[in-house]
Amino acid sequence: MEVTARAPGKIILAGEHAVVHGYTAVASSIDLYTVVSLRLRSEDDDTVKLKLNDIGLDFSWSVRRIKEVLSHLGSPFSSTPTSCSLETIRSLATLVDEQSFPETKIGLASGVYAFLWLYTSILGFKPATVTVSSELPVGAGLGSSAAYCVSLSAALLALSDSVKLDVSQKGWSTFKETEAEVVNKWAFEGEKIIHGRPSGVDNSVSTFGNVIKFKSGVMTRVDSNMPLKMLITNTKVGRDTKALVANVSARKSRHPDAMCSVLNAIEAISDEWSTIIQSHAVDDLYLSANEEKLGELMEMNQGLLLSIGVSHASIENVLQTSMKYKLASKLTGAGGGGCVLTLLPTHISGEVIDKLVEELGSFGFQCFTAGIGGKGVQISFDHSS
Ligand SMILES: Nc1ncnc2c1ncn2[C@@H]1O[C@H](COP(=O)(O)OP(=O)(O)O)[C@@H](O)[C@H]1O
Ligand SMILES: C[C@@](O)(CCOP(=O)(O)O)CC(=O)O
Ligand SMILES: [Mg+2]
Repeated sequence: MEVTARAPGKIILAGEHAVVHGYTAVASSIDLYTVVSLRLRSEDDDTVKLKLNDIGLDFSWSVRRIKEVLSHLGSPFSSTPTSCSLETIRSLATLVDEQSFPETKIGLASGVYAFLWLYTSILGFKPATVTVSSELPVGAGLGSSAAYCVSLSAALLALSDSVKLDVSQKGWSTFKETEAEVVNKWAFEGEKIIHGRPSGVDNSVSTFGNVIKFKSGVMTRVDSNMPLKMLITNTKVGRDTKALVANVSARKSRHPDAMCSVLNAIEAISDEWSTIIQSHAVDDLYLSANEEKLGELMEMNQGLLLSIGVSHASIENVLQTSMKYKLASKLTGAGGGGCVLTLLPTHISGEVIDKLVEELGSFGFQCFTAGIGGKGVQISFDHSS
């Protein structure tokens, strides 16, 4: 039997980085997905194959070798969500090194460690083929790491003994709340391997979908009543969430009081965001007043992100360009490059958007829009294979 899981990426509307330190963020799922298909192989086959289509890497391990490398660590590991120890990561790195991981792609290795940890913990040592492909740019602030961990966890759990699902269902189906919570917890463990110190906002919004508020590990659903449209500009400047999060923490230890004030200000912005999008627009005037407020909040949030050291010349370029069209923007995700959001108010003309997209494109940036606030992780069973 084959199972396919798909998990959405996200945009952080307000509060990235602050959320790592226990302050509120507001995030929404977007309709771009990472898709994982998992097929169990026959027991006498003895191989685990991982195909990472987006980064062009394929791996193949014998189950015997995986057992050999991990057995001294007490594997099979606990099938309830557990953190991967540093010692285990070192052993997983041995398994990855044996596959001659290309030096130029070494930054992507932690994603393979996360796969091995989730696979060996959730599925034990069953031979399998796992294929990953994504509509999300990898490492650009749209939560590809979380969508990867959520879709992997969902597919693995769907074929494990720890979650009981109705496999007769046709088409995409969602998990029950308690099952989704298990998926989310495992995905968080995977995110820890990739990010170092994730807040949990990305895996939560990818698991549960829609718009959420997140603070100190606690998620609250936000009932958004505003039609939100964002232009997403990928600067294509590569960056690494783990390094940016670590830099912010270092700045916080150097300037605790100043950073605390900045992070508090970001939290106030997140709180205002969630109040505004929950309010019902009584007429067009009210809606445009709210859109103006959101634009101002984005400008303030961006200024504060600059002050904590996570902006970048490419991001500033997008801000200045959109400002020429009187449109507000902010980076989304970890910053340092990656993607920028520009709020597109409901009254804006298609011509203005086209001009902006053309100008941004002339710098080599890539612009697109995505549906905001759709469903979280889903699975689908294929009985023919
Ligand atoms: N489709 C994918 N295939 C392989 N690895 C992936 C994929 N998506 C995410 N990853 C892993 O996630 C990492 C990127 O995560 P991160 O730096 O947090 O950026 P973001 O989550 O904003 O895209 C990659 O280095 C890789 O390890
Ligand atoms: C910077 C941060 O707030 C968001 C990171 O998102 P992304 O990996 O850049 O998509 C980190 C986190 O919340 O774990
Ligand atoms: Mg990430």
